[in-house]
Amino acid sequence: MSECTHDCSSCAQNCASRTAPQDLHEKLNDLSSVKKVIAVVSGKGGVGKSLVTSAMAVELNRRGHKTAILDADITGPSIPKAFGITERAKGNEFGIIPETTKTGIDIMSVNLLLENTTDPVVWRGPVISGTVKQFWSEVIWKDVDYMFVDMPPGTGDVPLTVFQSIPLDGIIVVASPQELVSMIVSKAVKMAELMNVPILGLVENMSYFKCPDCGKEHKIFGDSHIDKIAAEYGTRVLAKVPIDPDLAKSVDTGTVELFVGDWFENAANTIEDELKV
Ligand SMILES: Nc1ncnc2c1ncn2[C@@H]1O[C@H](COP(=O)(O)OP(=O)(O)OP(=O)(O)O)[C@@H](O)[C@H]1O
Repeated sequence: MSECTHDCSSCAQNCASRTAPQDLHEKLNDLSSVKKVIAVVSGKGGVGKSLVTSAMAVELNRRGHKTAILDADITGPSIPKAFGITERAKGNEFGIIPETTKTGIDIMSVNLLLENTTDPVVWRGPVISGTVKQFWSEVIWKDVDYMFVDMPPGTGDVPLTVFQSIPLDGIIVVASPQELVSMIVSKAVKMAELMNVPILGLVENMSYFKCPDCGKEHKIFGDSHIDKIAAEYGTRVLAKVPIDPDLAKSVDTGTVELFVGDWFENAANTIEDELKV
């Protein structure tokens, strides 16, 4: 038998090395320090995953924690836009330097590397997951308390590779009321179990619309089932976020750090309690 290279993909031997559980996590840059990593996932695109990721980083930053966002949504990167960042990331001999927002949140996204941010990223799965791995291992993440990872939507191959390569401490699932929430939560829970990462809870986005004139709440996308589903899967509801034109405007105009609202307070409390830094 030839000498073991520990690369099971090119070897047919059924030895102890193959059957032992393998740690596929990428190594962090030597100059980085990240205490807790939270992935934000959704069943499909457009349900507000980036908005929730941004708002959570802002909320915990407001509480005095150093926060960061790794934008792993390579084909739909919306984090730099939410924070109004247009500069390109720079690097030195030790690694890539993330861009820092006005209030001090560190960010890395493929949009900070593209020549033209409106260019589509038409990359195949392995290139996408390779980029995310580099965002973890080659970026210098300095003294981060909480890092939020804006995951690629869905539970397919790319999010799975991201799950495997970054050591996650918890997962937040974002869904909207009109989705097949039960199925999405079920898939996310199974994926989390497979990876041995706890689900911190569910966020229902676009939950209702509060009429600015009469104050009445309207369920635009129908009744919510999120409480029942959370109970069914033994998890909790972290937030019910309304459809809010001001919130949308803050994300779409690069001023998410200025958003006003208490919708993310409970979620931030839970993170502070569950993942102490
Ligand atoms: N609660 C909300 N109220 C109003 N607008 C919202 C809300 N949540 C999200 N939006 C708007 O919906 C759009 C999609 O949101 P966002 O980019 O956060 O979704 P996403 O799930 O990250 O999508 P993708 O996976 O395609 O990046 C944005 O223009 C955002 O401003």
